[in-house]
Amino acid sequence: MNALEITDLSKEFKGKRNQRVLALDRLSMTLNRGEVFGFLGPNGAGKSTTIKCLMGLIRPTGGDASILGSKIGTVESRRNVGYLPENPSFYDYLTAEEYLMFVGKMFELDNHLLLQRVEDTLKLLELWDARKRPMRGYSKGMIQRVGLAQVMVHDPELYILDEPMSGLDPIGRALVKEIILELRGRGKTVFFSTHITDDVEKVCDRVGIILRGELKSVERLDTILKEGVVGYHIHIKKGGAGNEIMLSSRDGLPKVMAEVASCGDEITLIEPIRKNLEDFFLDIVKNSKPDRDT
Ligand SMILES: Nc1ncnc2c1ncn2[C@@H]1O[C@H](COP(=O)(O)OP(=O)(O)OP(=O)(O)O)[C@@H](O)[C@H]1O
Repeated sequence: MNALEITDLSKEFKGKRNQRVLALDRLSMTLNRGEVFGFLGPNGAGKSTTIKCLMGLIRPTGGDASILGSKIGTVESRRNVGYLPENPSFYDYLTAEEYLMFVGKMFELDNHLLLQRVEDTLKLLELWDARKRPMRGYSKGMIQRVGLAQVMVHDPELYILDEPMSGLDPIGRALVKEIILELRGRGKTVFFSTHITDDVEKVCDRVGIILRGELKSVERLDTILKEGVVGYHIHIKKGGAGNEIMLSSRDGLPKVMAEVASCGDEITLIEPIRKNLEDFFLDIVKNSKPDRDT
């Protein structure tokens, strides 16, 4: 059973003056269990709309999807999912500890297990010292970490995170990436949206690129990076001196190596020159003509 199965999912909104906005256009994809999937797209691309449809917060106008085998919109489909909304807001008169207890009870955790999970989660998210303070006094970064804590407290199989790194400082971002990797290490599945390529490059197995409601590409990250090799820097020892040549294509390497060898010189290092995920993403954006405002 896949973690997610999405088939032709579409969502049309009625915008200003009854203008129709096709926020999602027949999106289809599957998410394997145990993988970390980065859902990458610029502002207004349709990431939150997709996630809200999956979580049953809005109804798709076309297509369908299932989560861990259960149809979206059902209680069953949400039971084993941790969901972080894009801009989480909480009952701010509660403390983080009280709030996590409340969430755990909603997921019907037994009391003993719940107390342990709340403690572990607060410590993991570095909220332990603040656990008795009402959340209204928390910083933005702390609120975002409470958001992640409430996602994790019932230890679900699947994590659906809408921009989990947004609003965090570099330390907070590093912590979230560490947590995502730790979840993957425990065989969990993570689907998270972002518009920052670097976030994806650090933690994802696969990346999907969404643009103006259309899924433009789904690819393994290692394939993108491997196929992104556009040339090489070749370091050569010539007599006593060092020399460097740049080869700006992937193809000519054997020929250059043979030529260097025939001159009796020695290759000391070959460094691939590669496009990174950001270049790949920008190429897709450039090659896709805008057909409507977002
Ligand atoms: N309730 C709504 N009514 C009308 N249009 C909407 C509504 N919600 C979203 N849209 C439109 O749908 C499109 C996709 O929006 P969505 O919020 O899914 O994008 P996003 O990729 O999550 O962007 P961001 O990174 O800015 O959050 C945008 O054009 C947006 O203006």
